[in-house]
Amino acid sequence: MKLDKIMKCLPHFCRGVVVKGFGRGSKQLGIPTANFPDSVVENLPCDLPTGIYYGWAQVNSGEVHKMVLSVGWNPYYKNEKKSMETHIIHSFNEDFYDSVLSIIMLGYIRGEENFSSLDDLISAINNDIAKAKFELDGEERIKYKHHSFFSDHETSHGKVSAIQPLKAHLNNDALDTNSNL
Ligand SMILES: Cc1cc2nc3c(=O)[nH]c(=O)nc-3n(C[C@H](O)[C@H](O)[C@H](O)COP(=O)(O)O)c2cc1C
Ligand SMILES: Nc1ncnc2c1ncn2[C@@H]1O[C@H](COP(=O)(O)OP(=O)(O)O)[C@@H](O)[C@H]1O
Ligand SMILES: [Mg+2]
Repeated sequence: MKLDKIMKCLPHFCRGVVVKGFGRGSKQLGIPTANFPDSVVENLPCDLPTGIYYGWAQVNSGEVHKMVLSVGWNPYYKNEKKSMETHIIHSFNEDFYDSVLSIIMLGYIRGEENFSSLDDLISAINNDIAKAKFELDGEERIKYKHHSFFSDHETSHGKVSAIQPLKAHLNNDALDTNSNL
């Protein structure tokens, strides 16, 4: 079953430099997404289904914010390359391309869909944001906001899942990693 498969892969910790995408997020949707490079996409657990996830995100060593993440081919735009794009639920004063984005994926919301209009896509994303905000207030999810992954960018302890460009790792210390779905 799909949800069982997802539960085995979460939480997933990853880190990478923010790269340019197609420039649609802000301009067409009004919802910017910080795109990860291919190296991070390729380091996703191979059987993690595409879809919309939620969790926590941090730019460089800044504050940790709630986030929603789209993983896949964006069927509405028919992308040819799989992407991983994070919308951080926070207003930033400026863009942060080339910064290091660290995320912890904690839960799954839905699969990627095609939509008959841009407005329908935007409404779906806004529902995802509302769902993420709610779920991340749960006691078990809040713990991850304070995870050492966000304060310890240089050293890895635990199972290393990706090393691009900094170390991304799974750290099971002190947290029940299977308690989220
Ligand atoms: C929470 C969230 C949900 C999304 N859901 C879908 C979806 O169901 N179908 C889809 O085609 N794209 C979806 N997208 C991806 C948008 O189409 C994408 O963010 C947009 O194309 C921006 O791409 P860009 O970063 O290359 O500019 C979603 C994005 C986010 C942040
Ligand atoms: N709340 C936010 N979440 C994600 N990215 C943001 C946010 N605020 C500003 N940005 C900036 O907007 C960029 C993403 O905008 P987007 O239109 O999706 O462009 P691109 O197609 O290049 O990814 C990010 O790389 C980041 O620099
Ligand atoms: Mg983007």
